[in-house]
Amino acid sequence: MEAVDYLAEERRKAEFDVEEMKIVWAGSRHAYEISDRVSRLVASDPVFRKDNRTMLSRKDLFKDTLRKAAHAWKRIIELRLSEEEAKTLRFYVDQPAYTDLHWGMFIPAIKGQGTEEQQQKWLPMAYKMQIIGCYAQTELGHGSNVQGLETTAKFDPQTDEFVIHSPTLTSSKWWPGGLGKVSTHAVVYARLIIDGQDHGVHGFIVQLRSLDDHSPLPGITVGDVGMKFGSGAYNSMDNGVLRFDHVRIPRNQMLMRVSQVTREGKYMQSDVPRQLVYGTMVYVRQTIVSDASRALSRAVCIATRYSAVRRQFGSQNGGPETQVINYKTQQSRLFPLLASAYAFKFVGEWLKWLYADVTQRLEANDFSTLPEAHACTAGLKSVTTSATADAIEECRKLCGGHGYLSSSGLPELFAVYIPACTYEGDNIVLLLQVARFLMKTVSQLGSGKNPVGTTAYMGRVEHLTQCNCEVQRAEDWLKPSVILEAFEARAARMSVACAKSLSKFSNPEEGFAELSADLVEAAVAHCQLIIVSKFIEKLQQDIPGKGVKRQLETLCNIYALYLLHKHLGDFISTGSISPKQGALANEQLRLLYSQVRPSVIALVDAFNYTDHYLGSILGCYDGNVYQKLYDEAWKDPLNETVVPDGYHEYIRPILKQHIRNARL
Ligand SMILES: CC/C=C\C/C=C\C/C=C\C/C=C\C/C=C\C/C=C\CC/C=C/C(=O)SCCNC(=O)CCNC(=O)[C@H](O)C(C)(C)COP(=O)(O)OP(=O)(O)OC[C@H]1O[C@@H](n2cnc3c(N)ncnc32)[C@H](O)[C@@H]1OP(=O)(O)O
Ligand SMILES: Cc1cc2nc3c(=O)[nH]c(=O)nc-3n(C[C@H](O)[C@H](O)[C@H](O)COP(=O)(O)OP(=O)(O)OC[C@H]3O[C@@H](n4cnc5c(N)ncnc54)[C@H](O)[C@@H]3O)c2cc1C
Repeated sequence: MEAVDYLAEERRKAEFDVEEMKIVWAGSRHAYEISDRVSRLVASDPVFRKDNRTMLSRKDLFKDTLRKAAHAWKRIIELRLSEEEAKTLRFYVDQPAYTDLHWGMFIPAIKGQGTEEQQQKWLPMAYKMQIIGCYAQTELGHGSNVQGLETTAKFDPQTDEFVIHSPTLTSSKWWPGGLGKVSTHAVVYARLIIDGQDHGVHGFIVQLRSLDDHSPLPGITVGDVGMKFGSGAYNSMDNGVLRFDHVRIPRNQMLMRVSQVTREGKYMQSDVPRQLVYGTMVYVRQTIVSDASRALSRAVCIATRYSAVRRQFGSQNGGPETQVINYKTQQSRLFPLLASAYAFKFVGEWLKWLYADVTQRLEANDFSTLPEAHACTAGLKSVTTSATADAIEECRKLCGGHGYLSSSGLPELFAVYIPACTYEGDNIVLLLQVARFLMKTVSQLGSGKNPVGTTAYMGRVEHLTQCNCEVQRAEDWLKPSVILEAFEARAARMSVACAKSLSKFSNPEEGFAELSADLVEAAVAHCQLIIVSKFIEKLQQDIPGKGVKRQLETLCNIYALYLLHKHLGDFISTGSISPKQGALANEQLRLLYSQVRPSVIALVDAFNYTDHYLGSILGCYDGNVYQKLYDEAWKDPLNETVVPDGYHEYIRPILKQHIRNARL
């Protein structure tokens, strides 16, 4: 059989309606239609070509990015694309650019932290891209510790201005995307100083470059921070460095929704909580969870299709060898990642809803759900990005040697994705925020304040710390109530154990620091419970299409039991399940792998990714891997000449040295 036929045969085996699954994956029929149309539009446009990206020099890559961003903007206007269509276009263009920060952080920062008046002044210019902005928070010396930022904004009552200044080397802004070469403006985070008094970190709109000739304005030193990990990848972004030398801005350019400075230099705070200064990060963390499902599904699609095409060993009587996807080890590494892609998709959808809900409440001055929104966005951002980064590397290994080729698409996907574990909050720092939230929740149990939302299960802490898992046979692990209780018991017991250990310290902060590794594990358990429970909730909805719900149930069980197997130590040491029940879960997991096996190619087809978007020879739809790999090799610049440059200088003299030696 030709390699090209393997995937067609696989598609015939699917046990569900793949067209209906595409709609579930997209979120709705409307979203599916947009995604399908826009992905084809991008794939057929020569300007969006990206197959040569990893070969470009930094300068050429950056110019290519500018060209793509300008072309994308032109198409958005010409085709009158809606916001949803424009975001979809950005997703399929698949090249990080300054526009991500303009639309994704600069505009949201003004919307979330600016007054009505400030929004009316700045947003129309930003929406038309008459100004281009970035989010300048992090400095050379401080990223995680936002309260440690050193840039100052001193109020000058004589001129009614703020003077923005970088007092030290470590106060240089460092990292902001879009800052290095493009942004004309930035939301700059700086310490507000009035009459010598420090009022902490606030956001200010600062113009950086001339709107006439793009040169930096007086007092501003700005540039790019330099090459980053990998070829292509995030190097399309101009992450920047910025210093201020007493730069003056009008008083009304401080973002004043949370606190205000009057003409007289009086500092005033609204009823709005101070934490809203961090609101843009909450927004972006929420979007990063959905991005995780995209990156993960892309890697999984490549590894799954290739695993069905690739054959090694097991030929009988001259017949074909075994498809590597049929090895149980390959399945136990790959299928949980497929299940995780679906799990992250659904938790991402839920988080979007949660964020919309908290935004609506904030507008009505109801701040009660802000701490939970912060904990959920921080925790889920952390857990999904860490899992996705690991999974992309696992997918590379699942593709054997060919996975290491740039043309597999996996090295660049890994390089572009891994900073997600760091930006928008280092993943460990964010889990510690979740842990603080959990410890607060535990400390309030019994105070009459019932935990709600994602911590509602803590309200049943007495039951959860004593209950015995009811599993007796492997198939008992298929009951959603059993899975849920095991995850709840594990999370509750880990949090309660941390709280008990903390209570032994006379200084709680010292205790928190000492126990931080355990606290991070408790936070992970809580976040995994959220993901599992949102998957189970999704299955309670009406899901049309032959076999679609059944496949999703299988994936949900795989995801939960894979986590249980991976973290067996937690489940057993907390007494949430017994070792025997752990073994039964593993037995059930093996059966689930066999059950999902016939449908896996259709399950990755349901992502509806074009070959252009996948950017991988190993993952191409037709599975014609070998021919394409062979053809691709000859396109490498090294193969432009048969004899390489440098032969005469460096190879020939070595080869000929025996002649010289013989003459000696
Ligand atoms: C039309 C469209 C056209 C085209 C489309 C084109 C483009 C595409 C559009 C969109 C793309 C969308 C999105 C993509 C955008 C960007 C993504 C891509 C790249 C990423 C770029 C990266 C940017 C960055 O990295 S920005 C910098 C991020 N920095 C951090 O995350 C720093 C992390 N540190 C912190 O967050 C904090 O300092 C801290 C760790 C939380 C500690 O803070 P602090 O010391 O002040 O706090 P305490 O621990 O003492 O806590 C005090 C108190 O506050 C609570 N708290 C903390 N944080 C928050 C919060 N965020 N919200 C609410 N509450 C918070 C905390 O719990 C404590 O509460 P209690 O007192 O009650 O305990
Ligand atoms: C590609 C990329 C794009 C970025 N874009 C932007 C941008 O547009 N705008 C912007 O303002 N910033 C941006 N950043 C900066 C980013 O937000 C920070 O790098 C990030 O928040 C991490 O902070 P840090 O670099 O200070 O890490 P550090 O805090 O120095 O982390 C170093 C190590 O210390 C550990 N650590 C730190 N604090 C604690 C603690 N309290 N307890 C335990 N461990 C701890 C961390 O886990 C980590 O292992 C970007 C960064 C990258 C890599």
